[in-house]
Amino acid sequence: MSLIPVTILTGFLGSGKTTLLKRILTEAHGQKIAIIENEFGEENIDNEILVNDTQENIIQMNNGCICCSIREDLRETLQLLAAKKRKGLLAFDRVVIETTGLADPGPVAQTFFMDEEIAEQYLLDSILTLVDAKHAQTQLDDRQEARRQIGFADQIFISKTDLVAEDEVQALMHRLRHMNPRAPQKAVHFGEVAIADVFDLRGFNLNAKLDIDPDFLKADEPHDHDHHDHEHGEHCDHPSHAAEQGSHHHHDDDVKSFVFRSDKPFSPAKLEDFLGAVVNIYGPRMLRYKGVLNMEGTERKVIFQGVHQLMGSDLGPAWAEGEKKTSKMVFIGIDLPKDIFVQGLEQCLV
Ligand SMILES: Nc1nc2c(ncn2[C@@H]2O[C@H](COP(=O)(O)OP(=O)(O)OP(=O)(O)O)[C@@H](O)[C@H]2O)c(=O)[nH]1
Repeated sequence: MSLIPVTILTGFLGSGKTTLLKRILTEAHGQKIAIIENEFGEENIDNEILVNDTQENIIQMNNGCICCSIREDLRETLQLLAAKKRKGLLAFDRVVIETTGLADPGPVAQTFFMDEEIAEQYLLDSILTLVDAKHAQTQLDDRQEARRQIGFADQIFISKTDLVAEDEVQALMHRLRHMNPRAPQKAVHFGEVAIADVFDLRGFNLNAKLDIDPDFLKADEPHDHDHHDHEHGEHCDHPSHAAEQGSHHHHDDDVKSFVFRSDKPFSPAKLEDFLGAVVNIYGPRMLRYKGVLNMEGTERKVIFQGVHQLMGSDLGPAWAEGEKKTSKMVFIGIDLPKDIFVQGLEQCLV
């Protein structure tokens, strides 16, 4: 049986991974894609953003990060998918794994080499890395995960070039080329790419990856499956465990997330004022925020999201018959004062 190609889609928080994926899914290409989604924070907001009426299979893995705490779950999910395909229970041609914005793609890629059963069934086609032209320079300065994502890329897509001047794009491309001379770079506008630029790149080159990470094929301790459970308790406190209390990701202890939920509708004007004010103050520390909102004056869901000071919203699908109109918002940032956010948001409810 031929091997199932796998694409790892990575890129820092808010870099445009879901936008690109959505675009790929809506493009008529006649391929069936199984998607493994790993989000930071336990809310499935990306599911609301991704098209739901396609034939694609979307599997959410939100109780941890696939590059560490739930790597074993990733392995099991891949096994299960392959078994279902073999038995004719599920039809798909390829798998796309969308990592969280804070994931190190290295350990995810490792799964396809270290694990014999997985290696017998899957072929890692390539690692695609999205880079946010507006925020990448700071992200690369500040965050090790962002640098690793560039290092591991087989193909780099630069999003949001519409938000910056051409010379800034050029400077970014120059920097990325220094970090990873092998990966071709391409600007993408809201995920607009040709399927040929995304699939069957056969970009994954083990030797090149060993240059970046000489220990690539060693079962390094924190990522070792067997040690998982207690490693976890000692070193990390992932969103799944403590999203409500302000959790953090073990890659970077200062990155925390919290969730706000309410069944009452938001007043659009109040919410806009409040968010405008908080991004002014905390924007530089607000790495990523998104939500599905129940907004006064519309029967449709409002999908709201942002990165640092830049935020936007869209009308999503209508609330389904009988569906509880609960607003959910996730904030991921550095030392964000959860109480101020929660109290402020409560004040914006009708
Ligand atoms: N201006 C502009 N905005 C973009 C572009 N691509 C994506 N965006 C916006 O950037 C925001 C983040 O995009 P997503 O696709 O959700 O990013 P992501 O990488 O999936 O985010 P996380 O998984 O939450 O880290 C959304 O508001 C998108 O509409 C682009 O080319 N230009």
